Formats: sequence, C-alpha cells, structure tokens
Amino acid sequence: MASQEQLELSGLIKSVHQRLRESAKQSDAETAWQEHMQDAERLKNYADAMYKLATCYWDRTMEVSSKRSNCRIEWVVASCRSYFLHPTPLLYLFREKEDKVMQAIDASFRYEHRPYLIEKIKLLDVGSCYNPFAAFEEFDVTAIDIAPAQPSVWYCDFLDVAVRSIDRPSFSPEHWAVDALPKQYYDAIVFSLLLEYLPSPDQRMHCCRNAYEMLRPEGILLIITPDSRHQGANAKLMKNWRYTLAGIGFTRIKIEKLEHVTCMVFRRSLFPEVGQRWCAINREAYMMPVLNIPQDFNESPSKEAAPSAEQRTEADDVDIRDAFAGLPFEDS
Ligand SMILES: C[S@@+](CC[C@H](N)C(=O)[O-])C[C@H]1O[C@@H](n2cnc3c(N)ncnc32)[C@H](O)[C@@H]1O
Repeated sequence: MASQEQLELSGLIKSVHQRLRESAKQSDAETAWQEHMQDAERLKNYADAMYKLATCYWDRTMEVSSKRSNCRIEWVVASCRSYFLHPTPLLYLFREKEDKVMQAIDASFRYEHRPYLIEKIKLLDVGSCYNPFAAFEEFDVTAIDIAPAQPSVWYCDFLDVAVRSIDRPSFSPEHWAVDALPKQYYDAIVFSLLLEYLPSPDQRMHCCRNAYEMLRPEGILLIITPDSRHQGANAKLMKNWRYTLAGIGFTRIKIEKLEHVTCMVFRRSLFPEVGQRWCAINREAYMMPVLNIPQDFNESPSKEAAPSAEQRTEADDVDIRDAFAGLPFEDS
C-alpha cells in the first residue's frame, strides 16, 4: 500500500496537471501555459516530487516485485534495442513492409535503400525530469525539461524550441538551456508521460510535429501514456492517435499495454504516402486529426460533487486504485 509521502507526491503532481487544465479552460491554453512557465516555485516543487516518486517508488516497486518488464524505462530501452541493434534490426522489416505498401499504390515503385548507420542511438528525452536513459550505454542522450530535476537535463520548452538545420543540438551552457534542436538528427524521441501534462490537443500535436521534424527518416517516436484501465478500454482513443499521427507521416509499429501505461512506437516513414494510405483505408466515422486524452472530456472537478458508491464510474475506481499504486495521472 502507498505511504503517506507517496500519496502526497501523487497529489501534488495531480494538482499541477489539474490547475493547468482548469486555467486553460478559463482563458486559453497558450495564456495558461505562459503563466505556468512563469511560476518557478510550482515548477520546482513538481520536479522534486516527480523525481522522488519515479526513483523512490515506481522504479523501486518494479524492481522489488521483479516486474522490470513492466517498467516504462525498460520498455523504451528494449524497444530501441530491437528496432536498431538486434542482429536483424526491426527497422529493415519495416522497410520491406513500406515497400509493399508503396508497390500497392504504384506497381512500378522501386527504391534503393541504404544501410541505416548507427554507432550510438541518438535519443531525445522530452520531459525527461531526471534523465533515466543516461544509465544505458547504447544511448547518446539529449535530456530536456521545463523543470530539470538533475544537472544533466537541459532547460527547454519543447513547445517553444527553435528547430534548425544544424548538425547537432545547440546549448547555452551559462543558462543550462537548449538554444536550438537539429532537424532530422535523432534516431529516437521519447515522450514518457509528457503529453498529458499539456492542457490542449493543439499543444500535443505541436510536440508530435516537432518530433517529426527532428527525427531522421525511419527514426522512432516512443510515447508512454498513463492507462490503468483494462486492455482495450481506451482503444478508440489510441486508434485515433494512430490516425492523427499517420496524417503527420508516422506509422505505428508497436503498441503494448503494461500495468499502468500504454506504450507505443511510431516510425517516421520514409514515404508519407504510407500513413496517408493507412488513414484512407482505416478511417472510421469518429476519427479526427486531434490528440485527445481522457481528461479533455471530463467536467471541471471543482463543480462536481464527489460520486457516491453507486454513482462511481470505472474512471473513479481507477483513481482510487492509482492513488495506492502510486501512478498519479488518471485524474479527473
Ligand atoms: C509526468 S513527468 C514525466 C517524467 C519522466 N519522463 C518520467 O517518465 O518519469 C512530465 C515531465 O514533462 C515535463 N514537461 C512538460 N511540458 C514540457 C515541455 N513543453 N517541454 C519540456 N518538458 C516538459 C515536466 O516538467 C515533467 O518533468
């Protein structure tokens, strides 16, 4: 069962997310974000709480219960290894698949692939907080955050970062900050529990477009999103993410439900037509190019009375369960 401290840390994180969403509803997401970014104390408290929760509770619980395969960090590492470094990297399998799709569009399609050369996997961890991937030697990590909890994490707002045709990331060491990030440079970009921090679907979309710009063709975007509901409960939402990202030029190549999160890998396709074809074939009536999260559809908690036992929905039960599991994000 969760300790008092764990509940307090979760509560603090939840309240920051909630406050930001409330303020975006009352003004607009851009204004709410600017105000949020001015609040140095709140950002610092959030960073401290997140760091402690992740390293003292979540990661440790996974180790103790021998469920390391259930850990989002390990999942990202394993996915990158099999995609880039396996004796037969998955990357080449997806080339073959894309070629087949292109030939279905145009029977005369031919493309001469080159080997995807890689020494270390260049990984951009957006919303890194405490730079968990620094511990793995196969990565050359750029860790960024609006509230770094470790000195190896650079200050950077991914919603407001310059994306340039430069040959490496540009830093301003005196400010511990990123000046600009390069186009078509990273092999892998990680959004671990990032998107639900952002109060509006447009901001989430902006992050995904930025990721597309910064990834090498055939690079991958790994998205971890909180999800404690049963397998399939968020299936429509996740399928809509797939639809939306396909429209940008990503192909979803893996999705896996772990105990408290859904993990996905999207490949920056060599040919945007691959995503467009997926959209054309798979579009269902409800699908829209928008990145919603469950919280977008909830009423303001301040206006709601606490539900009685009979009124409680699955989401409320998940709230209660998560408070004890220590994952704070399935909030109202
Ligand atoms: C829930 S924490 C996740 C931390 C870490 N990735 C993990 O999985 O444990 C979300 C992080 O995203 C950061 N963040 C939110 N918006 C951001 C933005 N626009 N640019 C960079 N970092 C951002 C927050 O400061 C916070 O550290």
